[in-house]
Amino acid sequence: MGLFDRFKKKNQEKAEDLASSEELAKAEQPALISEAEDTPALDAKVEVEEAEAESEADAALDPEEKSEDAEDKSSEEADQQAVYEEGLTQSRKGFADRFNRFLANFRSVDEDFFEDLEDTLIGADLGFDLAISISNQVREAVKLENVKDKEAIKELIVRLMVESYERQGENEDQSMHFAPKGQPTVILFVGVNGVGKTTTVGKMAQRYKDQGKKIMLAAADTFRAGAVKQLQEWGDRAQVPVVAGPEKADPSSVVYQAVERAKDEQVDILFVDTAGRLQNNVNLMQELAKMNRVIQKVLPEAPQEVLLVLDATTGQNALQQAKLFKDSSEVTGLVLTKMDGTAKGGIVFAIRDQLHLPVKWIGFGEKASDLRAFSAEDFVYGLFKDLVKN
Ligand SMILES: Nc1nc2c(ncn2[C@@H]2O[C@H](COP(=O)(O)OP(=O)(O)OP(=O)(O)O)[C@@H](O)[C@H]2O)c(=O)[nH]1
Repeated sequence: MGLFDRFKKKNQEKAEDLASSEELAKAEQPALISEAEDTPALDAKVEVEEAEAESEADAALDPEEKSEDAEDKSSEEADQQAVYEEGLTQSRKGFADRFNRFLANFRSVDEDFFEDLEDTLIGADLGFDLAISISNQVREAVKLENVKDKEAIKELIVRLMVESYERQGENEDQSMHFAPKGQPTVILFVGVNGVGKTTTVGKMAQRYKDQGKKIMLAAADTFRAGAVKQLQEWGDRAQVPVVAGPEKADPSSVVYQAVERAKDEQVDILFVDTAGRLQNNVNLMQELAKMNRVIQKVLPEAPQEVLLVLDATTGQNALQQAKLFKDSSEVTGLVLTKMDGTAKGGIVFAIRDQLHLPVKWIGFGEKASDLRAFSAEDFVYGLFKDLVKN
């Protein structure tokens, strides 16, 4: 089943769950009011209670079906979905407002319609190329499928966006890569200043520490005075060591020390926070290349990941930064931060369309638990759940 069909199915299931819990609440309410009398409403409540008791008894009789593992997994999934839904609130509203405004003017599918559609998609941060491509596909589909009413048009546009996302990432590897057991994995974080590198290093350190890994951090952002201190605070919080040099030290020398130490102390993962001056700064790219050489002197197979951190609130500008970094360093994946602070979730589609790099992580806030592995399903659901009717 494709991503869009899975989204539709989930949307439908959620709507049914909501309807049945509303029905249950309705059945309970009149019963409470007329508790003293032996009314049909009370009977309804008793029936519901009996049904609940029965299903509880069933569950107790069938322990295999309700194993603890399955419960843990489903509560983890529910938690993850809730974080996505909450973190995408602004983007979801932004998309819905934009689409509703666009469709409010809808009379017929004519040239004005396509112009408005393109503006709407560009406004949602899908980027020019993808907006035109979706608009052309809508043109074809409208002809072929004879789509006329507003709801069907809305659904068609969402379907085309989701399908284009899926198509672009056919061979994409979203998983994290690690060194063979017994050797440290090195993960380098790159990106311009202020995008959230240090914060992401801190969050990820906490996450892998909680999974029982031995973690070390390297403060190679020696450019900004506060960056080392900020990383040390995350290190203290997660109780993991931070390797730092003196102020304005050569970042590569800090990295060298850290890699040697990580190897000696049999660390599982070394996270390296780097400085992010302007993207057109040739020195920055040279510095990243130097760091790579220094790491490979000690660990020839490292770094296993070079994660480019992008700030979702900067929209198309993030895309331009990503192109520059991609051209001059071996980026293996993206971290999209501050997704909670944008009303234009379309940047994820633009990145997929233009870069062919996997988004591996997504940040929904400043707390350690706000960083999540990227899930296309949870993302699509969080973004479009209110837009497509069942
Ligand atoms: N709302 C929100 N804020 C975030 C997120 N990630 C990071 N931030 C905030 O963004 C600001 C910049 O984050 P940093 O981690 O310092 O950015 P940096 O890339 O290391 O910056 P430099 O050290 O200057 O290169 C901080 O105030 C963070 O708390 C996120 O997912 N959501």
